[in-house]
Amino acid sequence: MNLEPLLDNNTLPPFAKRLRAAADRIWEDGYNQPFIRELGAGTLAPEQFAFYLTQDTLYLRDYAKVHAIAATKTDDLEIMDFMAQVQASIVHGEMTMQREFLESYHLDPATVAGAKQSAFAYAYTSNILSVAYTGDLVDILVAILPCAWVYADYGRRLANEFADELDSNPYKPWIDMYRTDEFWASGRWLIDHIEPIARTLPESRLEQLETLFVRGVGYEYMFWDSAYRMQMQWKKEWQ
Ligand SMILES: Cc1ncc(C[n+]2csc(CCO)c2C)c(N)n1
Repeated sequence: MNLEPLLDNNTLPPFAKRLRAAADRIWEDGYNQPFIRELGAGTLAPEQFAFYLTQDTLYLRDYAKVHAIAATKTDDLEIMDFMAQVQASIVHGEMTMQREFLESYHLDPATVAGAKQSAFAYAYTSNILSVAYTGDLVDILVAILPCAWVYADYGRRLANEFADELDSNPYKPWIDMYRTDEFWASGRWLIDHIEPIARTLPESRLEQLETLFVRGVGYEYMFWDSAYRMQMQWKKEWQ
């Protein structure tokens, strides 16, 4: 995979800038929400983090499937290679980090794999799977961009903001994983491959893609928000 030099938000290409600007309110609220603040400070309760990780293990399985479907929507070997590599990195990287955390909470992998998805997590993965099955390659690239970009952005910001306390933070492995250049580069790769396609599309399609992106950033927000409240159903009293 050819990874472009890393660029900051000021040097984003035009369509990515538009996407980022459209999601700005949710994006910044997302960074300032209690789950993320307490994760950075190391004060988040283990039960809340375990709830999140259980949901995230299920999420990653669907997320890997979306990449498998994406590979069927192109004849470009570079794109097929990227999709295969992300699948491998999910299974060998992120899921391993999660399993280690879950084992430290004495949760066994089979129980986690058989857990129910929360309403919020299910809505998110249903959306990306339906985009994968019914959309074009560019729809999939935009639908998965919030996952890569939001995590890389928050990971880096948390690592900087809480640098002094990081060594004693029990969630350091999580922050260390998402702060890396590799994660940032995978978001950047998506951005760079969305841009030339976006240039060929009419405004009506760009609006659809913008909606898809903002929706994804909102789902990322609610994934953490619902984990903070350990909420399985849309309304807590329905649990
Ligand atoms: C709900 C949720 N959203 C995003 C990620 C982060 N993530 C998942 S796969 C991947 C690789 C990107 O190509 C990244 C960054 C997560 N773990 N959970």
